[in-house]
Amino acid sequence: MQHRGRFITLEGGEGVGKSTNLVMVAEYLESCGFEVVRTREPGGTPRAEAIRELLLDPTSQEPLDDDAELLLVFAARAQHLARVVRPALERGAWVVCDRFTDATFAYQGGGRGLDKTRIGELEAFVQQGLTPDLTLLLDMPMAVSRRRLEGRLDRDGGQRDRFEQERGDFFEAVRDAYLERAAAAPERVQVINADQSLDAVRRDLRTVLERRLEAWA
Ligand SMILES: Nc1ncnc2c1ncn2[C@@H]1O[C@H](COP(=O)(O)OP(=O)(O)OP(=O)(O)O)[C@@H](O)[C@H]1O
Ligand SMILES: Cc1cn([C@H]2C[C@H](O)[C@@H](COP(=O)(O)O)O2)c(=O)[nH]c1=O
Repeated sequence: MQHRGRFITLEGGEGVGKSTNLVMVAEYLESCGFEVVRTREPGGTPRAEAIRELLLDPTSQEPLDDDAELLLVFAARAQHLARVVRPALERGAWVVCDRFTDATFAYQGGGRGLDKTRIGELEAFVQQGLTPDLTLLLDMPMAVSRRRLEGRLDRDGGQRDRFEQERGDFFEAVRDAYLERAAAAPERVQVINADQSLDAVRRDLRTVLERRLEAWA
């Protein structure tokens, strides 16, 4: 079904500033008069958040099989799309989502090395043609984003989740896969240099949003 709202996703590796900037993106769109639904993946509904717990839990002694991980990601996505994203878009709201299927291509495809054709098949099955209208990809060298993440973990006293415990080469592969996605869909995926001050990142995001709103008007 054709929807009336717009679907915007924020993407990037760990600690690049997605959550920080999602607030600004949502507030800017609200200031333009749109109803905005802020959400995230994996998660966004109680059951999808329960799947997120399974995916991120670093304490289980039982290793999670890579295919099981992929299917859990898409199970959470199916629930999130059915309960939150599609209803919002159909009533004309704008959905701003912290991560979506580009993350699956980056983490399960790039990081884990799973077959991207198979990921594309699951994408087609679960999404039935629904894709983001705009993706803001925050990109920066992995070493810098890791330092930011460590700063946040030190301040929050948080424990690294199952993905955050991965090694450097996993995150290099994630970044490469994200950039590959951007190169394949340059109109949808706008790459933002995240390795600059928060003010500069916000300025760049705002420029992209203003241009896109003009084009969609
Ligand atoms: N441009 C910036 N310059 C300096 N620090 C920043 C910048 N953007 C975000 N930060 C800080 O970096 C840390 C990580 O940011 P944030 O939590 O928004 O990243 P994230 O991409 O959502 O991380 P995750 O992938 O873990 O969800 C936070 O402490 C945040 O305050
Ligand atoms: C959507 C999605 C997410 N992931 C991973 C990426 C992150 O490490 C975690 C989510 O935590 P964050 O707070 O957003 O950083 O999940 C993934 O591997 N595949 C996906 O499709």
